[in-house]
Amino acid sequence: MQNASRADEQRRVDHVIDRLHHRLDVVAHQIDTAHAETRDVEQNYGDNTKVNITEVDDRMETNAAVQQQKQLVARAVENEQILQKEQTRLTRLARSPYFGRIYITEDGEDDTLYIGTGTFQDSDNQFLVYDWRAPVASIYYNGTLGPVDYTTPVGTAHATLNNKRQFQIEDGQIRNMFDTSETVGDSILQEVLGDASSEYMQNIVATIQQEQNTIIRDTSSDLLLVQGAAGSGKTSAVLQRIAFQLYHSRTTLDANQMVLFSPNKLYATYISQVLPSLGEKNMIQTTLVEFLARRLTGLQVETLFDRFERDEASFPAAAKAMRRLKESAAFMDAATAYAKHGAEPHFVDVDLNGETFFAAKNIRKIYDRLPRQMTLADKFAETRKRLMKRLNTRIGLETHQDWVDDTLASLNEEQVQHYIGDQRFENGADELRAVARAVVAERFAPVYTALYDDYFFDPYLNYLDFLRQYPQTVVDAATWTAMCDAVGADLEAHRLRLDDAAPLMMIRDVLTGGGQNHGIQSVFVDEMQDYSIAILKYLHHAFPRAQLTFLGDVAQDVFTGNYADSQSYLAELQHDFADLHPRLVTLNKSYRSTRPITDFANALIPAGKDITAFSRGGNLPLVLTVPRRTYQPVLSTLVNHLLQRHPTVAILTKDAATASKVALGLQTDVDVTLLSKDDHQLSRGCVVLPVYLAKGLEFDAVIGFDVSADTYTSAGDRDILYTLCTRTLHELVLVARDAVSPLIDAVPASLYTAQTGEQYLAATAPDNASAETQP
Ligand SMILES: Nc1ncnc2c1ncn2[C@@H]1O[C@H](COP(=O)(O)OP(=O)(O)OP(=O)(O)O)[C@@H](O)[C@H]1O
Repeated sequence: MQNASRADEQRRVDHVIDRLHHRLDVVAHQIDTAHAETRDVEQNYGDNTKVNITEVDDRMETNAAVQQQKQLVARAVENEQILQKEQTRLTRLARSPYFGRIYITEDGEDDTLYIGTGTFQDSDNQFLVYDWRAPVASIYYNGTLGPVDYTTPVGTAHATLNNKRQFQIEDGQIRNMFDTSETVGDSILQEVLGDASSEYMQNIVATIQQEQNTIIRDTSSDLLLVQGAAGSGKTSAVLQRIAFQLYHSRTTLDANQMVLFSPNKLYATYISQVLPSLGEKNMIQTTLVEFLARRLTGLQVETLFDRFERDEASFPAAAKAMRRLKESAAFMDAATAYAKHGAEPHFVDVDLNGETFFAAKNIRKIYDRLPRQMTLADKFAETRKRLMKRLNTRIGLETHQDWVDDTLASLNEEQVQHYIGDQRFENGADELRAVARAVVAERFAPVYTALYDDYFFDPYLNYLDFLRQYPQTVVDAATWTAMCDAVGADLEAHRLRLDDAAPLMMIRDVLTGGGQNHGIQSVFVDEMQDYSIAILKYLHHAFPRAQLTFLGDVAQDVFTGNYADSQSYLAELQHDFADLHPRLVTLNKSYRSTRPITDFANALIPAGKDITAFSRGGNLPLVLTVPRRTYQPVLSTLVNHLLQRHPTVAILTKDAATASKVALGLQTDVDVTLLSKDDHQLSRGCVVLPVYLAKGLEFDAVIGFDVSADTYTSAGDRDILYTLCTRTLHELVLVARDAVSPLIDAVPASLYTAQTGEQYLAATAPDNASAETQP
């Protein structure tokens, strides 16, 4: 089979598809049967819940029956869901059963293996397709022809790779096939990368590159750091890494034990189809804003976006110095040490209906009387336990009050059922007592919640104590005190600056022994450069058992370039997480944009000389200079022209205010969509958004507006501009008003075409033939 012709290969494809359809028929039948069963059980469940519930004995029987029926329904539904999942998987394979083939010799025997997005075995257990994550499949991604090793659960295996073949199979037909000695040949990659963008990211399993494969198949690192140039496939590799982990730890790991931190909601939707396209459930996705909002309920925590816009307006040197300090590992360590060794928790009154239920001074007495040798967390937990006990006693006493008798007398059967739930009782008196307790407990529920959620303690006051006593040397004492006062005032108004979040949560967690989730097995942080070391340290504390994968690009530090040194970020990260022995993988080949665009973008940043472009041709970027006030006709013409060639054109601005101004003024043939931080979904056509919301995303064509001398001025702006230029697949146009940014002036003129707006309009006028060659 190693020299099989295209016709032979097509025959094999047909055979595999035939077998897949056969299996699909069987599964369809099983689904029908399972569905009928589910309906029966549900029908039965419905009948059972209608049983008379007025007598206590009947009610007990009903409860037991309902529980049993509920379990039966759950089992039937689960069974049906498993079958439906298999049906989806087989249907996917039937369209394109595989993309690769390796012909190997192992232990003296020749074998030809086909590799696809999922395993498929014939009825006699012969593997017709191997899953791309199977140990032997790594040969396809890693090996050049000749001797190869691959890792199996029982050690390293050795084989000889004699031949490697790639396929593009669409709707059961081989469109393209060729042999390659490279890791994964360029021709198919060329074709895949030349396609138009989509609202959803695609999986890359057919064309994973060797260095990406390292990231995907790394299972041993406690902390994997991926530094990759824009468009180098970091996000892609990490999503396939998640699929890989799920496949290899099927019995011990579930997708809901994995968390991915995404830069924004648009991105979360954009990547949402990758894992389902590989037959896997999506992991939990969150953003930093959502994570902080859940952990700091009642506080409005500043977002990176808001902070960026505020910094753009004013960001004095002292504020920069204090932010750098608060975001450092040293500050987090100091916060931890303060909570562990010096702090006394600030207790506060617990109120019920405007009256004090537990007074702060009494809570403190309980706490202070506990043995000194107890840990802080244990003391806190014991205090809560004792308060809970007192609450229970108070509930018991309260049941004898008249208002409770009155309430009981007014309850109907349904309400009684609501209070007792699934409980069973020996006699009516017991049941009455239980209902009375439940009625009082409901009235006292706010106290229970306050104890449960630690609201008898005010971590903000502890944080302010910590801030005020911190022996800082970065600003003068008056400035530091003013900052502390401002933090206090903000907390009073239920607001918190982003750089205060991590140390505050750390102090709270250490004092209360809470905040840790031991169930999460893997945490992935995309766009790591947007996260301070302090926040990353906090994530490690919050998910203590999780394997960590941080990925990003220090050259795209849109949010931090104006106060922190991105060049030292990686070294600091490695130093501050040294106990996890981080493994750093660097990706320097960029796949997203055409070569001329990648070359232009690389010339903007110092590290650009190390980045290579995947060789895909295209137009040079166009830099247009237009008059300050009359830019709109040029911008509208540009959009219309680009849309004739591409499904999606994005106008990327530096801030949100410019984005909305531009969107309002555009005269285009299609609808223009202005995207903001609360949007979830990308749309086709023309979209306008600030560049910081475009992180991780890509578009067919990008217009950067406006890249003027007074907008992109400082060295910190360089990384924003780099991020902007690298969001496009096929075409890039930068529009400057009056004068071009010095950052672009510094790029060799041979790397772009420069025109004035007038020249552009003249060249693209309908009667001008040169319009064909311009965007
Ligand atoms: N091996 C590959 N095969 C096919 N396409 C690839 C491959 N690697 C990357 N790509 C494509 O390159 C583009 C960029 O990939 P991805 O978004 O994963 O990169 P990134 O490093 O996360 O980018 P950025 O940091 O700029 O957001 C995507 O369109 C992706 O599909």
